[in-house]
Amino acid sequence: MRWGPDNGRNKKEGIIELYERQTAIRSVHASAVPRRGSRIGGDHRDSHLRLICTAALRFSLDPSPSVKEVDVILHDTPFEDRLYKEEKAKGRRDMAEMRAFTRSEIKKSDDKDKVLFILHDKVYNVRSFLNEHPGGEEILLEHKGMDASEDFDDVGHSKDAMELMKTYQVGVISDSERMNKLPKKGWVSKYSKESEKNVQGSSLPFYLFMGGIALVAVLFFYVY
Ligand code: HEM
Repeated sequence: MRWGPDNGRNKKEGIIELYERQTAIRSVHASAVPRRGSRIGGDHRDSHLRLICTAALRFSLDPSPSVKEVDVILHDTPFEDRLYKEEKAKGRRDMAEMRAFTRSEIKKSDDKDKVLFILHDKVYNVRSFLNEHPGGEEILLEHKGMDASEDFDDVGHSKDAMELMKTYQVGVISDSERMNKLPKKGWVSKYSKESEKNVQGSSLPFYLFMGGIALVAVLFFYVY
């Protein structure tokens, strides 16, 4: 069954369910990253959360959605906007708002359905990502309840990884406990440095070849 805005389902129930089934929801969303240029209003964080909502609703109706179907829903932005406004008007929690946690809350959290840690004043629940993490699940579990910023920086993560991280963010650290430390340099740029290196590496033979031609041309000019 394909879920869409016109099939007569009660969409509001789906939205409420979002908060109760965050883990499942986020796993659906993981492969359905918003696309550049899609018509989603609001700031990035805002729209990101709304996309998660829609994917969640789909998930609750059918336990095996295909990513393609979720994609269709993601692009149905006017409907999403309407839903979002309805929820807001009812005084429900703003879906774009991130919950504020204290550091000790994260440390003490013994909820088996959550694997929470802190990265640069943001709180992540990677429970549904454990099996998918390219660096392995162990390292994520080892950092449960901790501030993993330093280790995370030391490893270095690509741009894609950082885009993916947004999917698992469930909150922020409360104002008074924030470190306000920017991610280490290189954390963001590692990926681009690597691609720069690749580009430079691949163009070197070309420049040598062009230099050779120029040299031959100069010699030719002087000899004849
Ligand atoms: C939401 C949080 C996280 C996400 C989405 C994430 C995602 C990823 C991704 C996509 C990769 C593949 C390489 C890349 O594209 O950069 C990766 C590798 C890795 N990650 Fe994470 N990661 C997260 C948190 C962490 C944390 C907290 C640690 C702890 C230090 C960690 C340690 C590693 C390691 C060791 C690798 C393997 C690096 C390698 O083989 O070169 N990750 N992660």
